[in-house]
Formats: sequence, C-alpha cells, structure tokens
Amino acid sequence: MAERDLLLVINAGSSSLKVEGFDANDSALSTCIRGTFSGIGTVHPHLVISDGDDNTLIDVLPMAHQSLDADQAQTLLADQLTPLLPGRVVAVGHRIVHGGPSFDRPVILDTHVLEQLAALTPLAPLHQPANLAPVRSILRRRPDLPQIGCFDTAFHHDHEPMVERLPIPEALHEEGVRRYGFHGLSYEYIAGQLPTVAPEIAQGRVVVAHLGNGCSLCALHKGRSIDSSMGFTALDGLPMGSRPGRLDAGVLLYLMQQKRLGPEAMEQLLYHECGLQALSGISSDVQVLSAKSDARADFALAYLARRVAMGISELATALGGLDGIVFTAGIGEHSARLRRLTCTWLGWLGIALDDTANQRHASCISALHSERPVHVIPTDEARMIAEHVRTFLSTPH
Ligand SMILES: Nc1ncnc2c1ncn2[C@@H]1O[C@H](COP(=O)(O)OP(=O)(O)O)[C@@H](O)[C@H]1O
Ligand SMILES: CC(=O)OP(=O)(O)O
Ligand SMILES: [Mg+2]
Repeated sequence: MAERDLLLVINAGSSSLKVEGFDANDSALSTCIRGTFSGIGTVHPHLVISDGDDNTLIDVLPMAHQSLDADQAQTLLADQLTPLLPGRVVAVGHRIVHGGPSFDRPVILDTHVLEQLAALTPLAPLHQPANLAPVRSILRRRPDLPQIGCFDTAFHHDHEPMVERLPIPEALHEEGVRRYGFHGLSYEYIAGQLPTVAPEIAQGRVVVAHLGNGCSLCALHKGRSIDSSMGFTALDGLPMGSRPGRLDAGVLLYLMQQKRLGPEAMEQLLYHECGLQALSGISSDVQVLSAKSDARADFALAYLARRVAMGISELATALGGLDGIVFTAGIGEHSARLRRLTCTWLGWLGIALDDTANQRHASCISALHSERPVHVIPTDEARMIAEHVRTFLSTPH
C-alpha cells in the first residue's frame, strides 16, 4: 500500500502539548493519530497516544510524581509518536498564540519569521516560547519540511479602530500596545460549524464563550469577529484557571510600589497564582473544583459564572443585540454546572436552559420557551489549523 501523506498539527500550550496527524489526501481530513501530553510542569505528567479510531496505542505516566519541563515532554512525545506515524509527514501546522500587528494569516515559519515571533514573547510569556520550541526543533531535524504558523490573533485582525484601541497614548498604540484578542482558531472553527449545527443563528449576532484553561468571549456577527474579551495579552477579560482576567491597573501599581514586586514576580503572580486558583485556594481546574464539597470551590465557580454572564451582556451591547450563545472548550463543553450558573444570570435576556439537555451536554441546551438559543459546540483548533495548512499549501505564494 502506498504510504499516506500526513499533515501534522502541533498545539503546544502552557501545560499541555497536543499533536494530531491528518490524512492530507483525504478531502475530509480524517485523523490518523493523536498524541496528548497533559500535566506538563505538574507532578502528574500524562501522555496518551491514540489512533484515528480513538484506540489507545500508548498510555504512560512518565517519571510519576516528578515534574517534566516542556522540552522533556516534547522529546518524549516525539520519541514515542514518530515510530507510530501511519505515513510520511509532508507539512506541520502550529498554533501560535500571538501574531502581533503583522501576522494576520498563516505564514511559513522560517528563521526570520521565528525571530519576529520570539520578539512577541513578552506579550504571551505563557504560550509563545512553548509554541515556538517545537518549530525550532523540527527546523533543525527537517529543514526541508514546510512548517506553517496559524495565529490565535488572526481571526480578530480586522476589528474596528474603537475595538482595537486601548485608552492610552497614541505612541503606545503605534508600537503595538493594542487589543488583539485570542482563541481565534477556536472561534473560527465554531463560526464554520454554525451554518450546520445552529443555522438559525449563523447569520446573526452570537456570543461564543471559549472556557478552557484560558477563558475568553468573542462577539460574532455573521460569522466574523467584531469584538473579544481578551486584549493586548491573554491576561485580559474573564478570570481563568490561574490568570485574573481584567484587573484594576491600580492593583499593579500597588504591587510594584508597596510590595516592591519586580517584573518576574508580577509575571508569576498574574499568570500562575490568580483566577480560580486564587479564588478557591484549592485548584485552577474546574473538574477538580466541581468534585469538591467546599464553600471556596463553590465561590470560585459562581464567581467565574457571574463574570462570564457579565461579559456576554457587554458583547451583546457591542453586537447591538443577541441571537444566541455558544459554549465551547473544556469547561464550556463539559461543565453543565458552570453553564447553568452562567445562564441563571442571563434570565433577564429571556434565556432559560433545559436542565436535562444541559446535563447531557446536548448540542442545543436552551428550553423551548427560551427567547434565545444556547448551544454547546465542541471546538477543534487542530482541525482548523489542518484546514489552514491545506489551503496554504494549495495556494501559490
Ligand atoms: N468533565 C469536565 N467537567 C468539568 N470541567 C472539565 C471537564 N473536562 C474538562 N474540564 C475543564 O476544562 C478546563 C481545561 O479546558 P481545555 O480547553 O482542555 O484547556 P486547554 O486550554 O489546556 O486546551 C479545566 O478547567 C478542566 O477542569
Ligand atoms: C490564549 C490562551 O489563553 O490560550 P489557552 O486557553 O490555550 O491558555
Ligand atoms: Mg486551549
């Protein structure tokens, strides 16, 4: 049998590394292999590799009870996955979180582009180094292999000036201190799903809640992003697992002036010690918090839900109305409780859930009498990247 051509997609996150291989010659881009390394940087690293039919091929807890850094995880995943690849890799697509003002579409990742993207690290310290590390290591081993970067920021690139601008001096705006928005590959995938999954709202005004490790909201009008809750960095907007979201800038001044916190301590605090972790004092993980019978865990979840609901109302104003809501990503797809808590705040908008459908994580979870539909749509950033890579490769440059 002739060897298959594979498109490999790498989504290197702050605490996870996901790799998926797609059949490049199949018009439906079927998945051939999937590797997920979770718990990187924690004492519970876990690597699972499965085939296209979701059969587990490898399931390991490497160096149990010992933390693994991103480089070690990458090497281990590459060593385990490479012999199992069911074909020849013809291109690699990467999720790159920050594209800054310049990168508004997929691009070949050569050394020159890598330098420009590395310069954006201060704007995404949690993500950018992890995103770029696998690109460099593949470039060293297979310099001939096309590697294509797909950006979280790109889907938001044509926001209106009033959306993009921060109320700070223009010189800062000109040097790139502006609102970009993130999770764009996820929102683009959801926008592409709406015509089939929720055709009644696809051409309307929809707020999508991407609630995962990082949380954000996107205002979609006719499938295009017109605003987002995230801004200059992935610290803005909603509270997240360990990030605070929107924060009174006076708190930062207080920390610098009164607590004498320097840049590194500030980064550690803002990216790792805030959000649900700080609110609960227990965990940044909604699944862990949901399993606890603990007032602090309840407080943290109720807090997140209130802020998600307030964010949805704000974006409904930006849209001039609201035709529907979509929940997606780890929490949005799996936490019936978080969805119920959020939608309870939105009763004034005529939103009501069907509790049974919500518990089942059904595609439509709103009650028949709800004035606006509420959907749960699983996101698929990897597939979105694979589609971009295929289009990129078939377009003359
Ligand atoms: N069954 C579940 N119930 C509640 N929360 C869940 C469930 N599965 C995943 N989550 C939550 O989703 C979040 C991770 O989301 P995910 O989109 O996978 O993150 P990442 O940004 O790392 O891709 C965690 O808070 C996790 O607890
Ligand atoms: C941009 C961002 O916050 O991404 P993630 O949810 O993967 O952390
Ligand atoms: Mg994510």
